[in-house]
Amino acid sequence: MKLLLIGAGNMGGAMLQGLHVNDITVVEAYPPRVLELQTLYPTITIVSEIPSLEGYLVILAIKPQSFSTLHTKGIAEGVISIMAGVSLEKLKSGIMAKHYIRSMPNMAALVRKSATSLCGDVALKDEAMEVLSSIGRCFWLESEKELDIATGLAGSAPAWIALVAEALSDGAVNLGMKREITYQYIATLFEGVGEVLKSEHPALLKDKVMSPAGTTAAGYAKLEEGKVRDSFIKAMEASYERAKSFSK
Ligand SMILES: NC(=O)C1=CN([C@@H]2O[C@H](COP(=O)(O)OP(=O)(O)OC[C@H]3O[C@@H](n4cnc5c(N)ncnc54)[C@H](O)[C@@H]3O)[C@@H](O)[C@H]2O)C=CC1
Ligand SMILES: O=C(O)[C@@H]1CCC=N1
Repeated sequence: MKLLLIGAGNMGGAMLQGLHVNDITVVEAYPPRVLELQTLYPTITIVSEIPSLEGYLVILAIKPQSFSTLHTKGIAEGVISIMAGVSLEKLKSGIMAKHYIRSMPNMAALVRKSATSLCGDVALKDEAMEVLSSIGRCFWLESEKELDIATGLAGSAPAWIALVAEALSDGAVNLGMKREITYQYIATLFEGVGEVLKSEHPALLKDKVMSPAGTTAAGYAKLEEGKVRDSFIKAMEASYERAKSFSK
């Protein structure tokens, strides 16, 4: 099916890394961004006005706050919205389509390794999963509540993990290591630990690393003192509440 990507900013643009192999038209309203996209993807049709939606599978990648001002014509074959928190009910009141899906990709789409959540009309499930598999791994969820939770877990978490990466670097730099080499370590570290976590339970990995009266235990105690686990639980709650507020 023909794809129509509406909004190719940070996330829509990242998704294009995988989506560009499809028959895809991009609608982008911000002229400087159009120029960037034309350089990156010279063969893709990029327009500034939204065409009739007839015959398209639309991927809606504008900000939730812009949704109320969106004007479209025609009935799309399907809509996949990646807008955080915008419910299926709200989506149906703002854009016409035969079927609707909510999705939550993440910035790892830049390297086609997004952990992408989907929920909505089962009639569109297979096609949506196939399209979004081009940007990484897809997870079908049974409810919008889970999608709103996954918004923190996968959509926002790249920023939180980037904070952890930067904080680890700051700690090493504080002790005298050169900044640049710390980021190379951290990228290798995250890649390696991510690979291990595919088959190892996080708690068991932690136990294997932490020696009695060792260096890891000394650092772990400080992380507990700083309420790192509690902070992540609260971050997830705040993200979930913010997502829900976008449909009020
Ligand atoms: N940034 C991220 O990591 C993630 C973002 N999302 C969701 O993706 C959506 C987009 O977020 P970002 O890409 O970060 O925002 P952004 O502001 O970078 O991109 C939005 C783009 O849409 C364009 N746009 C706005 N109205 C338009 C219209 N009527 N027609 C055509 N283009 C239009 C803007 O010019 C802009 O380039 C949001 O709803 C967000 O919740 C979801 C997962 C992760
Ligand atoms: O911060 C946001 O609202 C978007 C949704 C998930 C990641 N970025």
